[in-house]
Amino acid sequence: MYVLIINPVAGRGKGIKIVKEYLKGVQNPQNYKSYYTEYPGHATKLVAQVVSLHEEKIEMLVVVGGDGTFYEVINGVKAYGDLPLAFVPVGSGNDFARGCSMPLDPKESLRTIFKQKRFQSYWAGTYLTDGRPARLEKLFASSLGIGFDAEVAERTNESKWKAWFNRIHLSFLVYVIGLIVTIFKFQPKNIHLTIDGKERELKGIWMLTITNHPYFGGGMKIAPDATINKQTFHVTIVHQISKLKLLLLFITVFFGKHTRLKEVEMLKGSEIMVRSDESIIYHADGYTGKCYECHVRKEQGPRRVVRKN
Ligand SMILES: Nc1ncnc2c1ncn2[C@@H]1O[C@H](COP(=O)(O)OP(=O)(O)OP(=O)(O)O)[C@@H](O)[C@H]1O
Repeated sequence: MYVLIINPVAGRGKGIKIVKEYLKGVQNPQNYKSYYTEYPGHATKLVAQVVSLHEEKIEMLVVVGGDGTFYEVINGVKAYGDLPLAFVPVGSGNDFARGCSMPLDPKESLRTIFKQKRFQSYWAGTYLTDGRPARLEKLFASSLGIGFDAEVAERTNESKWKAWFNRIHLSFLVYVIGLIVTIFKFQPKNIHLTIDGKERELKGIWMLTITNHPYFGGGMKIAPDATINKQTFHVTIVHQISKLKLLLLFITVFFGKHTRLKEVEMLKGSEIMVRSDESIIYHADGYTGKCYECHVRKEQGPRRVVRKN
């Protein structure tokens, strides 16, 4: 049985239409079960319920949504190790699909998923904040960041204008406004960073982003050399940068050329601890929170994720 978890609001609802159309043409429609998320955060609970009911019958779990929906789903199936996953990108960012070299066109993606059924190993990231017990560990599929990008994400998520801009199909403007406001308000952070046992004090940090693959923020190539692998994260640090140059960075990052700027440092590592004396905003695949300390590692075992060919 194929289980589809569909976010009906991602990509202004185009997922439902495309999936329904696709399912009209399949040979055994009874093998496909669709479930719809009903509110933010629902996918995590929904998927845990569906999987605990039907685990042994599920051949593949297909997520139809954006990066946010995929984040919720992997956190719902955390305990169910080897369940094959697929992602149909109908969101606004879709970095996970880019990172896995999957088609960005949802129709082509559905064909690839169900016709080829080829899988690759994927190691998600795990994170624990403020010394919480290990059972509260969460996963991220694409990236975890602290600093400027996290504050933009928080401002965008909490904007009272968000629903209104969504209604008039201009949701990207909420992000642009969030970005501009954050440029003026952001206070660079001082951070204690430990990567694989090596400690550093970093001052004037604008961004520190830990990634599983090159993409972030809807197609920005933040870690151009990153590859999907078992143990190494790529870490991008932006520090001591002027506001004007930060804007330049946000242009060059789409081509992966920001790494030439002297304010950008690229590191690699498998066990990362970020600590600060002040409460800092972080985001995991766009979901924001606050912490003083964040411990990041790769998930132990690989997950099977559909690949292109
Ligand atoms: N029925 C629903 N009503 C309102 N919000 C929902 C519903 N189902 C899911 N959501 C929320 O919709 C939000 C957006 O989903 P998602 O991130 O997948 O799409 P996106 O924002 O369009 O894409 P991306 O994250 O790739 O930019 C998520 O926070 C999710 O929790």
